[in-house]
Amino acid sequence: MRVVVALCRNAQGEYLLAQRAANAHLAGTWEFPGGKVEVGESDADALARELDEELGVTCDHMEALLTRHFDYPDRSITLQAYTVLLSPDACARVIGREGQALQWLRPEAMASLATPAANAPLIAALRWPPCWAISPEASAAAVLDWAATRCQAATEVGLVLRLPRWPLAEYIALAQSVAALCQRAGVPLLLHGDVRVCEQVAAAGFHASSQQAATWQAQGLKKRDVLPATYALAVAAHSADELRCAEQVMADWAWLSPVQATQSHPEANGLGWVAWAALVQCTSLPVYGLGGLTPAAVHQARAHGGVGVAGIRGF
Ligand SMILES: Nc1nc2c([nH]c(=O)n2[C@@H]2O[C@H](COP(=O)(O)OP(=O)(O)OP(=O)(O)O)[C@@H](O)[C@H]2O)c(=O)[nH]1
Repeated sequence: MRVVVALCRNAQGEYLLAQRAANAHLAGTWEFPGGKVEVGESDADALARELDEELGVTCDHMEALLTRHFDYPDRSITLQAYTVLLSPDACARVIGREGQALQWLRPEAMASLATPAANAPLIAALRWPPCWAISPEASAAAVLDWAATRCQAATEVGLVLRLPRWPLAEYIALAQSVAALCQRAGVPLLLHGDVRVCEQVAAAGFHASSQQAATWQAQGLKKRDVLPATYALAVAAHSADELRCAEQVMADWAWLSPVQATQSHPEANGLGWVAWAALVQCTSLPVYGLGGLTPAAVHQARAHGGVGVAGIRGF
């Protein structure tokens, strides 16, 4: 079943959510407006029809965001999300024409609502940048320069401070400086390495290795047991088992690699986008592609069920 949904944005950066009817599939959850594409309909026709039926608005401009296949116990859907910018006039005219409750919400506030499981990657794509730049292994001055350059760039990017060979105290000192730069620029920063760094540095989240996640899973630990409450958890995965592990520790998303062979791991063959997309289907988590990619691959990742891409070189 093909389903199109509109991520309707207002001038305040909030998105429109509607509550599903009490007798519907996923009753009571807060969904994006939209519905099934009928036979013979294009996505644009279906979305225009649904927006008119459900909200009483027309949509002038829609942009494909991402496609994700998702298996519910009783049905499989291919969810195609479009971003739709609504004018202040259109926002004022929006009404729940089917009696559904509506609310405008920023993406970061959506975590506290019951939402359809298939929507997690969509919400992640609204909340987090499409590209994550992972730090090169370099001197402190060079890493600071790397961070400052990316904080000044106009592109939407998040930073991952990955310096596996650095002693803890030195990593913390540098991370504090990078976090200050990121905070001023509104750029999210993920820490890496020893999870104790999260107690000392104000960052957006933590990037865990697949081994760290496996250790937590074996100990029955979840994200809430290992990270401060405000931290996001991103877990590296290379297989369906590791994706399951990321889900069990309650990661916010997974990095799935390698999409292509890379300079840093020349021994590992790339999965290629088709095999990568098949693995993405094994999980309900949002997934970023990693390995031999550049920021230009965001569209490919999003066409294959991903949220975006990450990498060292080229980001
Ligand atoms: N509209 C909508 N449907 C979603 C979202 N996320 C999600 O998993 N779905 C699922 O996609 C499927 C199609 O949605 P729908 O029931 O709204 O479609 P529709 O309006 O054409 O249905 P109807 O005419 O049978 O009421 C449902 O199984 C629904 O649970 C979402 O954000 N918005």
